Amino acid sequence: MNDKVKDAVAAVAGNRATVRMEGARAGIVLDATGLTPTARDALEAAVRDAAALPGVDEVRVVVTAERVARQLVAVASGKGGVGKSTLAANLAIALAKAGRRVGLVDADIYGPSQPRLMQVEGTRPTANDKVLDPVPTPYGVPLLSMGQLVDPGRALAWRGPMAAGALGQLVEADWGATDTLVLDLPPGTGDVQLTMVQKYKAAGAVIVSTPQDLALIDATRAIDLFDKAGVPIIGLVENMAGYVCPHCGESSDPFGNGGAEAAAARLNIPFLGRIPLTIAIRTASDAGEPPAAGNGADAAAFHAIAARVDAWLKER
Ligand SMILES: Nc1ncnc2c1ncn2[C@@H]1O[C@H](COP(=O)(O)OP(=O)(O)OP(=O)(O)O)[C@@H](O)[C@H]1O
Repeated sequence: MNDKVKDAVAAVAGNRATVRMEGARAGIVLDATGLTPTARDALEAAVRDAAALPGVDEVRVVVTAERVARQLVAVASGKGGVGKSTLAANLAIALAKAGRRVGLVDADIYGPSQPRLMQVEGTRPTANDKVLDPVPTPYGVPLLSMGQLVDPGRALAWRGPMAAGALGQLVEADWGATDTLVLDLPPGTGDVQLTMVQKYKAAGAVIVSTPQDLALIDATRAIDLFDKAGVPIIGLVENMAGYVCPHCGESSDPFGNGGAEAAAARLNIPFLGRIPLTIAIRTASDAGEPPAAGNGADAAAFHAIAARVDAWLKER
């Protein structure tokens, strides 16, 4: 009897279940770590059914779950248009390829672009007891975006507490087994960013900047914001660094060269790497095919940055 019940339960729950028989009573401990509430309920029901073999009078199931230790990585920039969302999407995908269970939160209330970047434009998340279910994407990184909650153009009108409340729903959604949450913050260093950073205690922040001086001054302000909130800076990424000609492959530096790396050294923060300015990155992004998901020439730059972020997170 003992073995029959064990086999039947193992057939539906694998090594998540431990069975103990006491006479005709089956006591089952079920490890639901990382499952969504729906999956957990379904598994519990399946285990009950499986154990209820002839000769078993009673089935008791105790469901346990370890808390998933989740690290939140904020991606920020001092001003808009520097490629923060592009970096966040590709970083999330590259971290997932490196073996992490990654989710992506698009908190950019001014221009939520992740649904397009991650090829899930027009999707809406479902909710369970008011807790949102992240939307799967073709890249193995589930997503929740402000753009999925409000109509295009409306997001801009959200300010202060209203935005903070809505953003909270995204971070506190049912992220299940996700161990790494990449947070694409709104550009700049205003109230909304400060609230997010303080409330959700990111493990660290990645700052994105272009090589221009002005962008770097803005980036310095973003670094200050995290410093004041006690969030460590993982490092600085230089985006649009050098233009790579699609015809001859030659690289030129319309905005100068090495500015971000020098600034990182001056500010005493790690330099995580540079992403070139290429037409391929823009067209792939617009088409919802982030370069990091493929093996093209630009993928390597994103993977190198992700490897540094991954190493930094592991050391914490
Ligand atoms: N390295 C790059 N090479 C070419 N185009 C890029 C690169 N990085 C970003 N872009 C393009 O620049 C534009 C702005 O990028 P993105 O939306 O990622 O910036 P952002 O900083 O998130 O802007 P926002 O302030 O709107 O949130 C997009 O069209 C994107 O495809």
